[in-house]
Amino acid sequence: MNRLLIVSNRLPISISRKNGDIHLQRSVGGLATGVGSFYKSYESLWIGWPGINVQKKQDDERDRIVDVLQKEQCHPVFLSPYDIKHYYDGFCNNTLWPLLHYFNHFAEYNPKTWQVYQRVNEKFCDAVMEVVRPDDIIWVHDYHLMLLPQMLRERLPDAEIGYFHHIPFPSYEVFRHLPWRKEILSGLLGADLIGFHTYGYVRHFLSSVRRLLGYEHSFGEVRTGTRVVRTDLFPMGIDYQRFADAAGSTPVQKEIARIRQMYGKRKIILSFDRLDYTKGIPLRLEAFDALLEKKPEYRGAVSLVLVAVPSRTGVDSYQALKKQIDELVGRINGKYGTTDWTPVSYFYNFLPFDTLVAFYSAADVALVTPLRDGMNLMAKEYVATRTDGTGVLILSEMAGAAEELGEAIIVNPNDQDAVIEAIEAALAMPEKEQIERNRTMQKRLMRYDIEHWVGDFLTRLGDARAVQVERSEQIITPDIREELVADYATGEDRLLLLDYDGTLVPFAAKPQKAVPDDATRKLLEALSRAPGNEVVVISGRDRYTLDAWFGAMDIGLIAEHGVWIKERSGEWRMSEALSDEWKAEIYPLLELYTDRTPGAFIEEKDYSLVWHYRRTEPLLGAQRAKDLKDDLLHLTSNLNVGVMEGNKVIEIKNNVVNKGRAALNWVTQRAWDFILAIGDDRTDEDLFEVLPPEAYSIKVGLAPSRARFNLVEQRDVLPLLWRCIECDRDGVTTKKKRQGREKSLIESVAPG
Ligand SMILES: O=P(O)(O)OC[C@H]1O[C@H](O[C@H]2O[C@H](CO)[C@@H](O)[C@H](O)[C@H]2O)[C@H](O)[C@@H](O)[C@@H]1O
Ligand SMILES: O=c1ccn([C@@H]2O[C@H](COP(=O)(O)OP(=O)(O)O)[C@@H](O)[C@H]2O)c(=O)[nH]1
Repeated sequence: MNRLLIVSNRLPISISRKNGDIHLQRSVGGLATGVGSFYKSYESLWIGWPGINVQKKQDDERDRIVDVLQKEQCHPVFLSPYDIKHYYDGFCNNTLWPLLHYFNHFAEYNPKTWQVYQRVNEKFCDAVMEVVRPDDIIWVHDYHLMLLPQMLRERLPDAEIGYFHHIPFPSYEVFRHLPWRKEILSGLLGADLIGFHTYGYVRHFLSSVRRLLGYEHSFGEVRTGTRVVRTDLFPMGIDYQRFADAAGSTPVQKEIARIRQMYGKRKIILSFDRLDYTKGIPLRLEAFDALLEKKPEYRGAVSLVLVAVPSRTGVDSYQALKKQIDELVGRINGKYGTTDWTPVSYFYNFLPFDTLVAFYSAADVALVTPLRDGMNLMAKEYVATRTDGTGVLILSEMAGAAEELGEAIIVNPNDQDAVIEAIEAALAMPEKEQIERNRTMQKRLMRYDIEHWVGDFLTRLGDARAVQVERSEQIITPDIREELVADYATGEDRLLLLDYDGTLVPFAAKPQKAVPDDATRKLLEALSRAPGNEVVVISGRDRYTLDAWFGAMDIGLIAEHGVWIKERSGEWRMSEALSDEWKAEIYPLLELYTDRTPGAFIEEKDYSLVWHYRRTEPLLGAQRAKDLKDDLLHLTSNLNVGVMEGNKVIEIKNNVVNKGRAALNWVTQRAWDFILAIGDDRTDEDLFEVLPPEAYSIKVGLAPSRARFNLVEQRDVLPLLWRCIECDRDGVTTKKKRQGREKSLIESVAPG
């Protein structure tokens, strides 16, 4: 495998100063511990913040840190106190973190922190550029770096870039609060693959992309117009064996014995998290308080071991939470505590690995009730350490982990009665049942462990890149473009079949707004005047509109997707004898759908009806279009009409006509020595199908097509056609053309 570059805000190793020397320690948090447990088994380099402030002037110290970290396969990004204040404490943890965890009332929208967030993302981008080698796989992690994938894409267009989002992605209704929501989404779409912990987060992300950026998706694949980006769920696993093995090790066993001795026969309920308002610690304490209040028999019989790990202490809301927890613990202990029993044993500390495993192993019950949590690895770690199968996990349904750990007691953390009931059920659960539940979860966690998770993500990332490459193989390269232009210039009988909407002009919210601008008119005039050219605009528009726009030009026209044909200086004629009687039967159904779908409208043409939904709420429009199609299929089963899906339209028209059949009227006229057809949607596929194999057929956009080539965007169409015109006028090509003609003349008269 190629080298892996991992990029995250925090390195798995944090640096601090101790007695004037540099001290290394493992970082806290699921990302650092989870990803941190595997990266050294790969040829990899981890780029991130080492957790220490080193002044720019302190070059020596910086160099020392770089050296020390290099041995750990890490590369530092130094952040100043200003960056930490506005980027980390500010935009990351005072805007994105609360908003994405549905704490939108905590979220601050400050243009200054947003500015610093952008700048720090650029700093990370520069750091990657310093070390990146060709063929490196780049894996960006988490909400601190949501702009980075696109920044990297701009500098490394062909790189394999993945992004994993470790925290929830909320519903569009929440995400839309963010003033910079579009920038954030566009930043992520620079990746080839975007991973989330749960299907819910994937759905929410896709829905925001569709609503805010207007990009459609199918089967988790987003088409941005220029790229295809895959999304998928990858529930993060843990280093299962490490936890299971540690539980049986001598130092941990000693530690377990010490803890058990401290609590005697009392049952231990473990509450263990980073001190974060998303973890629901105060509600948990209140539930414990209520349990002791309502059921005095538990007093003296259970102890709540509350471990809160210091986190983001520079952010006000975290400081306020610390105070609240201190007070709550004091209140409960004051209320029920006795000389030989403290209801809540409170530790405000980071625990080293062995102590952490000992606490998991010693606890009879783990009470994990976050209000929102991307995954929650600690719930999984608790289950992994229970090697004898005993122990009960109470898990909040709001944690990503709940989707995989269904055998735990699942609770709504806001429902105090349910939490109390869960605690009672856990304390009373027979050992046999505990073992059954844990064994099932253990099997699952053992299978999809951290190694599997990484392997799975990287394999899918490779696939996503391959799709990207495959789709871009048909994109017109500069060489093909020049070949096309040269063939145009040497051609004497040239047929140009050009679709209108989405090809010659971009889409507008209202179809009547998409009128041809000056540039399009000038181009069509220039093309139509060039000797040897036959230009045909092929459109789904009605003939009156096309006449108004192009009637005065010396070009052919096809209207209503092939119903009407007008040759140069000719009159409109129908391509086939058609009936429009069916319209009366279908119109009421379209009206019904229009009334129920704000923003939708009906367009009536001579021999077709179109239901437009571009201006509707995207999900509603797509759903209604699907339902309408089903209804139409029933209604039209004995009418000679077909239902066709275009770009945000459902079109009902006579079955016999299409753009391809109409275009044959020109294609078969003579032996053209150059044919060019350009179109962007489903209806143009019929056109591409009737062309001879040597014709240049071009699809605008990256969707799969029968066309030979793709142009990435609509705005690439006009420059390509202008280039043809210019080269035709240009002496060099004209000379080539003359030489070509002379050569064929010589060949035709030469004997033999
Ligand atoms: O780096 P910090 O600001 O100290 O915060 C610690 C980490 O917290 C978050 O962890 C998340 O990732 C876990 C693994 O995927 C997941 O289980 C948990 O639910 C998340 O909250 C954060 O996403 C990390 O970036 C932080 O490093
Ligand atoms: O004192 C501590 C507390 C936590 N952790 C680790 O920090 C991670 C916390 O991850 P989780 O997904 O549960 O939540 P996060 O803190 O990332 O939101 C887990 O792997 C723990 O093993 C640790 O090593 N020592």
